[in-house]
Amino acid sequence: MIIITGVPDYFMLLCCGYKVLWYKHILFLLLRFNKTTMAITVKHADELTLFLLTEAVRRFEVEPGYADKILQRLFLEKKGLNNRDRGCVSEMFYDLLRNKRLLESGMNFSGYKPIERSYLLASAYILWRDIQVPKRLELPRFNFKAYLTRVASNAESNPAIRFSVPDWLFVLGKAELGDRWEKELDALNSSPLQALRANTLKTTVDDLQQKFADQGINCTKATDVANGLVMDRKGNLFLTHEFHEGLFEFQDISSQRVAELLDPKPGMLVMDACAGNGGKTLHLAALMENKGRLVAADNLVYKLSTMRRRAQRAGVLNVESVDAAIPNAFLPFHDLVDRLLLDVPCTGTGVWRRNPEARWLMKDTTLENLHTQQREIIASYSVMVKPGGQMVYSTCSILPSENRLQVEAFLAQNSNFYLVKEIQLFPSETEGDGFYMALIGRNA
Ligand SMILES: C[S@@+](CC[C@H](N)C(=O)[O-])C[C@H]1O[C@@H](n2cnc3c(N)ncnc32)[C@H](O)[C@@H]1O
Repeated sequence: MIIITGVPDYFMLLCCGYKVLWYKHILFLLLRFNKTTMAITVKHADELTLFLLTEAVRRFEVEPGYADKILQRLFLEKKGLNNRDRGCVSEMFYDLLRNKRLLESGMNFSGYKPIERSYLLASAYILWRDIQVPKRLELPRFNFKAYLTRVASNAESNPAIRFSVPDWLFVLGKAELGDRWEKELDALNSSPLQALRANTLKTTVDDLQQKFADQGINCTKATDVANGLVMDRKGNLFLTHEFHEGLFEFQDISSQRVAELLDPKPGMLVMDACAGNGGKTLHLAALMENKGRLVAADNLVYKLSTMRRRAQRAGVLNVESVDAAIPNAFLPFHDLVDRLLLDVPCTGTGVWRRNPEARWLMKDTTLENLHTQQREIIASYSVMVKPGGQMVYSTCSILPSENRLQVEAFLAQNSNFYLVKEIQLFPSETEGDGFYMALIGRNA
């Protein structure tokens, strides 16, 4: 049933002449540009933010990809946006992606062009969330009450629609987690907290909290980790002096527990074998107080460049990088590493709050490929742990097949290793992301 009965003039303007509209907005934005660093919880949207939301949705539909990259490119192209607009569009886009299937379930898009579909979806989202728009802004005229009834009834009859995930993924999670799956999906569909880690190479968590408080930015000390702060409200802290000086890193609270569990000491030889952009590498360096040798490896060297840039800002002096794709790159480290971190590639099911698009990017073959990668990584890198040394295997997944079952399989085949401690953090039970980490020791 087609429920849209009209397409407003503004929509035609979006399709045909949005550049004109855009230049008008640039002028408008230049006039009201301000330096506010804290963002908002969206209650109001205007022409510009609805236009940007529509465009972000369109780009995602045309070429599904990472939400942050889509927004980054969009914001780069549409110069002159202020933090409030960026924050507002980001929040709406992420929230829409979290509820995409549910929102679409009440609509019939047949006969509409991609840009029209995106506009309709963005408008339905605005109405569904009861976000206020200026009276002058015409949203599509459709029977919203009937739409909501359809959405509610679809949600009631199909939990995969209710939690906005593909059917196959709902079935997979149910098989792995049983009744817990729905509870976790519910938690994963909420908005994440903004957390950071005070960089103890340059400051203390108390000093950083005070510096923020002096600027009217309020945050609370995290309870489960030593140096975490949870912001009272989301904001663009990239613009702060403290960020430029490397006094903190954006890092989820659960993620901060990984390096703490590995517990590297100053002077040790420590390896972060799947370092990526270095989120946990920098934490390891801070725990090592810049003393000892820290080796960061990844098979994608561009990520290591980002890691090095971040390390410089954070005042990390003891990190060296290794291209994991080079054959025999790790031979010199066999049996020598005191502490090894294996933060392996995974489905990221624990971080769907932060990356809501992941559920739409996964394929039914993804999990199987990841299992193989995880098995190979743990088997090939564990040989570097020295006798008496320790390693942490971690994922940001909540699926046992990527976590406990991988560790059990490894231990069953390697009697010289033993499980010291295992932590599974579920999104429904923590203030941070869903994470798994196992501390594994090698016999002396
Ligand atoms: C979960 S991410 C790591 C995130 C990172 N530790 C952080 O905290 O930001 C997994 C990383 O493993 C890398 N990777 C995949 N296979 C690898 C391999 N065989 N050796 C080393 N790194 C690998 C991927 O490129 C990816 O950057």
